[in-house]
Amino acid sequence: LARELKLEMSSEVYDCIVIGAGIQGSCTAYQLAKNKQKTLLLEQFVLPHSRGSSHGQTRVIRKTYEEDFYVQMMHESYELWAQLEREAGVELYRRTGLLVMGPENGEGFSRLKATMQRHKIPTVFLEKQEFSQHIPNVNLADGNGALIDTFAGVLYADRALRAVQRLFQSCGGGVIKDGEKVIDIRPGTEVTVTTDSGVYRGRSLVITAGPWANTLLTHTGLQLPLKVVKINVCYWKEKIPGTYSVGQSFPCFIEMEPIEGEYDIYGLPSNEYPGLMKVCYHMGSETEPDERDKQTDRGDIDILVRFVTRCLPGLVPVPAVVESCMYTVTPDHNFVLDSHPTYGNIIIGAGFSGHGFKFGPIIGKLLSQLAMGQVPSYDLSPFRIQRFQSHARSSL
Ligand SMILES: Cc1cc2nc3c(=O)[nH]c(=O)nc-3n(C[C@H](O)[C@H](O)[C@H](O)COP(=O)(O)OP(=O)(O)OC[C@H]3O[C@@H](n4cnc5c(N)ncnc54)[C@H](O)[C@@H]3O)c2cc1C
Ligand SMILES: O=C(O)[C@@H]1CCCCN1
Repeated sequence: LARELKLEMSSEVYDCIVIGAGIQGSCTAYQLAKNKQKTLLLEQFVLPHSRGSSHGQTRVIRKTYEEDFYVQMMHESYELWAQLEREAGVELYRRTGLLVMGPENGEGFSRLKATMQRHKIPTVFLEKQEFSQHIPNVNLADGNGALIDTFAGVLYADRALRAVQRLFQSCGGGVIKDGEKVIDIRPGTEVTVTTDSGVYRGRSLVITAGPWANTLLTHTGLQLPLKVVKINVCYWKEKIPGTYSVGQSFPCFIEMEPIEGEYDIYGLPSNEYPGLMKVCYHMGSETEPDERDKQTDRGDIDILVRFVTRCLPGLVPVPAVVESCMYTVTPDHNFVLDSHPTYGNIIIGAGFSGHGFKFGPIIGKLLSQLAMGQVPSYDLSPFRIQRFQSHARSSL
């Protein structure tokens, strides 16, 4: 009886319910509340938590993308991050620059260079002979070229997430309920969302559930071709503390792989843990989000040990600290930002494929526009569900 009473339906109808208080759901909820939408943000875990994709202290922010649409979105995203810094009164971005190393004549590296030039993004192209003068303590592999995106840097991720959630709650109409797992969704002109302790109704629903996207989408008869992988977040000890630190103006870096020009290995200057530099492999092994640590594959760490030994001689080539995070990856590594194919008032933000944090504020704006029935301010065709066609299964 107690349970039935607790699960009694709240009489309130929200303009929008957002499921998942990672960076994407939190930014979306904030945008909605700013637009005077009565908004409920539901999160399964007690906040803050480290079980999804948005925890940890740092993320890379950059415009260094091959695709024009990402570069265009990043122009505005930088502005929106700066606006958030002003609104929250905290520093969220630190400029460090981003060093990209990749096969000099490879297609990926050439396309990247061309995009940077086309968009007039402040970039320094480093010749092999001058490399070590600018970037000491890094060995550039034979055949690799190097460039620096000078406005790239670090976002303080945990701090950003807290700031956005606080701003959301300080808007009239912004409510967070954490420690409430959504267990059912009933589509309709008013969507009914049941958690393990309540029932809520919203005129629209945004699903930003990170690695759990498909679990929730089951209730709506849709499955997306998403792969959840566990990333071993490795920190490496500096032989001489400070060698690769933000204080010494050491940049973030990305090393592109020789064959396809995909991003392969990346690093951030030592900062959050003094004396330790974060260097990770941009791939991992598949995992169940609720059983993340059952995945114990460390093949990525072997690759990193070889890389650190070869390229970063100032680091001890054994990870000192290993943390965990998950990517939710689409087949083309582009995001999903779209309405549900059957229910127009259910909006999906998913598949951020290990590079979505920096877009948080702009994704929040786009998903809120979709939820309010407005025309989104960017062409969302690269992000449509329809592109999967043969993959996306409708079980309706
Ligand atoms: C190691 C690592 C490094 C990265 N580096 C970068 C980088 O340098 N730059 C960059 O831009 N991006 C980076 N990313 C990617 C970026 O962090 C993610 O794209 C982003 O955090 C995804 O956010 P999200 O809100 O979609 O997911 P999440 O943060 O996972 O949020 C989803 C939330 O939904 C909740 N939820 C799920 N199911 C339910 C339910 N049934 N009921 C209630 N709540 C539910 C979850 O608990 C979770 O809190 C990195 C990611 C990782 C893992
Ligand atoms: O989004 C980013 O900028 C980083 C780059 C390398 C891979 C992980 N994500």
